[in-house]
Amino acid sequence: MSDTHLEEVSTADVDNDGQSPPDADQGPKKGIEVPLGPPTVVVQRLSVHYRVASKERESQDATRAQRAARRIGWDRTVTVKAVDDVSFVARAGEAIGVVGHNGSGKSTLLRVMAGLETPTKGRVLAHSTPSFLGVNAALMPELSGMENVRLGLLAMGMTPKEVREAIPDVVELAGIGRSVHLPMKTYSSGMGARLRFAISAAARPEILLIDEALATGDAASKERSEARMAQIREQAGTIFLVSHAAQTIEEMCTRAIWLHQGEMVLDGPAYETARAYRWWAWNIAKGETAKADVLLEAARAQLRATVVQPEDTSTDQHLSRHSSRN
Ligand SMILES: Nc1ncnc2c1ncn2[C@@H]1O[C@H](COP(=O)(O)OP(=O)(O)OP(=O)(O)O)[C@@H](O)[C@H]1O
Repeated sequence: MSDTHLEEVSTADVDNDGQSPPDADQGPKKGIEVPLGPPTVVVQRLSVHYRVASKERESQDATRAQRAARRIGWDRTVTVKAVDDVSFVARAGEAIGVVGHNGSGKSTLLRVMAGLETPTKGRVLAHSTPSFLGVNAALMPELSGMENVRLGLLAMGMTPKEVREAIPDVVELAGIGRSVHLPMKTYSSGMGARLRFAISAAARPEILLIDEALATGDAASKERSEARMAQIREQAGTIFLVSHAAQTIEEMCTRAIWLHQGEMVLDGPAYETARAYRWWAWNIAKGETAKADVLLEAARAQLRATVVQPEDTSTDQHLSRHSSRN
């Protein structure tokens, strides 16, 4: 990315996914800096492609065979490249944000890293099993928040004694007050998300994957979540955080990866990457597609200039194959 672009980015500020106009410049921010430890996750040339039936009408140049197949009821299939040839190395002490427009592959990347999905190509090596906190984490809507906390902690392998000791901390981190005694089905999505984050963070996993849980919440709960994330990183953990809110990534992460239609277009310091993404998203929202294309290409060029292929690192002997397809 050129210097000119960086200057432009630092003077423009947009809310979340580029849906609001830029605010005034708030001056340069530094982002979070931490000493880095050894690799905890290595993602090598990872692709997840889905074959899906499409009801879309054939184009003019559909072959006769395609038209005939359609007449006898066979649907046309298309390939969706949810994640396409993505590689990176994550280290202890990093909090890595994953940004990108709807459908850019963020959740799919996390699901594969969690071992919930098998990649079409490539592999994920991890030092220990990542703990996945998704928006749809299986909590029981009929049970109260507190009952879900107990079940969730037990399900993560804690003993009943550990659960009892952890509960006050989880409840405080969730920051939902007395609502913790109400059924979860009565919670707002933000309350549910914060409870899930609190449960998952209580296990103090070495690798924590968080999907869209922290974008909501008031200033106090955001601060508590940030403090907990810092704690996990200090204990030599690695966090991945998917969020549409680029600002959340800037505030909570050390590094960010920008995915676009399954492709990794930028990987760098959280502040710069999230800013670059926000600037692109703002142009998309304004219909400035030519400008957005230039920004996307600039990001790709910067990635090409800085990328270190995971194959180049000789540091993964201590990692086990977590998810793979060669
Ligand atoms: N099981 C599936 N079968 C077919 N296509 C899928 C499946 N899961 C995801 N996709 C497609 O893969 C692409 C990436 O989806 P994914 O949910 O990873 O994106 P995302 O960046 O997390 O999106 P969002 O920000 O909207 O949550 C999308 O085009 C989506 O439609």
